[in-house]
Amino acid sequence: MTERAILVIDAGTTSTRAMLFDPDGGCRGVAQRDITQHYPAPGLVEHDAAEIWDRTHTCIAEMVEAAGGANRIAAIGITNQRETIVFWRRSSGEPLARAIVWQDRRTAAACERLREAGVEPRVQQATGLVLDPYFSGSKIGWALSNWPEVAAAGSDLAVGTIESWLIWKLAGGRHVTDATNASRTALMDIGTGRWDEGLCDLFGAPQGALPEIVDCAGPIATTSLFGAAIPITGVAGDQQAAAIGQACLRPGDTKATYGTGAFVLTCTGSERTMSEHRLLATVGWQLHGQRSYALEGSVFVAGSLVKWLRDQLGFVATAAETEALARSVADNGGVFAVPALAGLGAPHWRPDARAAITGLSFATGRAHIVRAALEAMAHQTFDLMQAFTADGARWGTLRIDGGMSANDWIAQDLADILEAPVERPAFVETTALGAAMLAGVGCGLFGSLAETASAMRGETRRFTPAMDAPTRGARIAGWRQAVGRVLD
Ligand SMILES: Nc1ncnc2c1ncn2[C@@H]1O[C@H](COP(=O)(O)OP(=O)(O)O)[C@@H](O)[C@H]1O
Ligand SMILES: O=P(O)(O)OC[C@H](O)CO
Repeated sequence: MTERAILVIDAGTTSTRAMLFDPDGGCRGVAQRDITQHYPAPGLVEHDAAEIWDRTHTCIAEMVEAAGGANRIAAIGITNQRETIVFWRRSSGEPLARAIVWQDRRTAAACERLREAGVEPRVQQATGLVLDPYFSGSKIGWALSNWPEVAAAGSDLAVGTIESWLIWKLAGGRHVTDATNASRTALMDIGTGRWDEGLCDLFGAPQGALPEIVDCAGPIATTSLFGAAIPITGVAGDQQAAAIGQACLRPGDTKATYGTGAFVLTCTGSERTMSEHRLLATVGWQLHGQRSYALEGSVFVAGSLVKWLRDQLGFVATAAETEALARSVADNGGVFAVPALAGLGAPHWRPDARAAITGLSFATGRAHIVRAALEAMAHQTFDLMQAFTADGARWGTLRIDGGMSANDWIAQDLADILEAPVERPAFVETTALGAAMLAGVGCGLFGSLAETASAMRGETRRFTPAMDAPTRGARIAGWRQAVGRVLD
């Protein structure tokens, strides 16, 4: 019989999964279900929290069976889409409203009013974040002001991000969040690791409805829903988990995950930094009450652009087809895509910005537009690299992962435009691997994150820069002009 497995729950934006890992990092099985995206109006994105729980539960049950029963599972690790916020009743454990998703822009005006009132420096100082509808705090305030069921719940109201909701359901009413997820709410002081009363008041988020903030590894909760008790011993937001899965454990280590959005994190160590260039300071992980920090650049549209080309425009039948199309033309034919379909994130932070495809002519074909869309990944990452460098966080090798990183053309284009080596692990599900690593530390299978990284991480492939300087220069100049138009 094989060793006991680690079960990982990866509750992402578009799908939820359960995966089984062996202690050597081998992935033994995956169960996956899609999550319905609700778009009630332009700029609004909602999820059904009951659906997230039901589908996650189904995936877990499948993997418990595949493992040979709950007693064949040593521990559970949870990782999740961050910032998305759930409202439920403590008494019944039922959602009170739809979950407001991280991509939702409904609080743009409220954030703008707070900026005009001059409170952004206060928010940034305490939370490391900027004032943007992306983060949970303003979404909580909005729900309390606009959804009567939520406001009327009073002391029966529980609020939490997705991992908090799942732990509540798994562990029969345990209301906790880990420090990485809490650091994305704009309500936690990342220096102290505690909820900040002033910020809760500022955003209209009732502190009594919030979960207890705990470490990312350790005896976090226990579930007894699958036949025998299984401890939940690792929890982190998906981007922090990916950084751990990529072994970004020392200051300067950097990863970029290309999924629905693109998220770059550089480990900055135990000293919290403040960005001077509109990047985010965030908690990388918290162990034994000690926090390690990261600098983050969040890009809202990455793989979702390819999905849009596929589903809305019908340009490709599959996401993978974009690679052959990009290779089928010598260059972008003067076309640039600025994928501000959900506003622009770091380093611009313009929720009002709208997307553009520039440089179209009668010579433009479908392949040029697809190529321009893929090139936008390197362009957006280049903007981030400049902001990180200006903040003193120089990237060495960029470690990439996420569904979109499977595209070799994108990986090479990143190396070319960044003029830096890009490394991709053979196993690109680093988010899940990072949660497995945390759970492995939390259940005592490993003594430290460094130890689990050497035990669980596999092979990598390297892409080195090969583009000539004039071509690269023209690409960067073309992008600057296109993004400038969108910002104007
Ligand atoms: N070969 C590919 N080339 C380009 N884009 C891809 C490719 N494979 C997947 N994608 C894009 O990557 C995204 C899926 O990545 P994934 O990491 O699963 O996303 P998430 O975790 O955010 O749901 C989709 O938006 C898809 O369009
Ligand atoms: O679901 P993903 O992988 O696109 O990640 C979403 C991020 O956590 C949002 O901050």
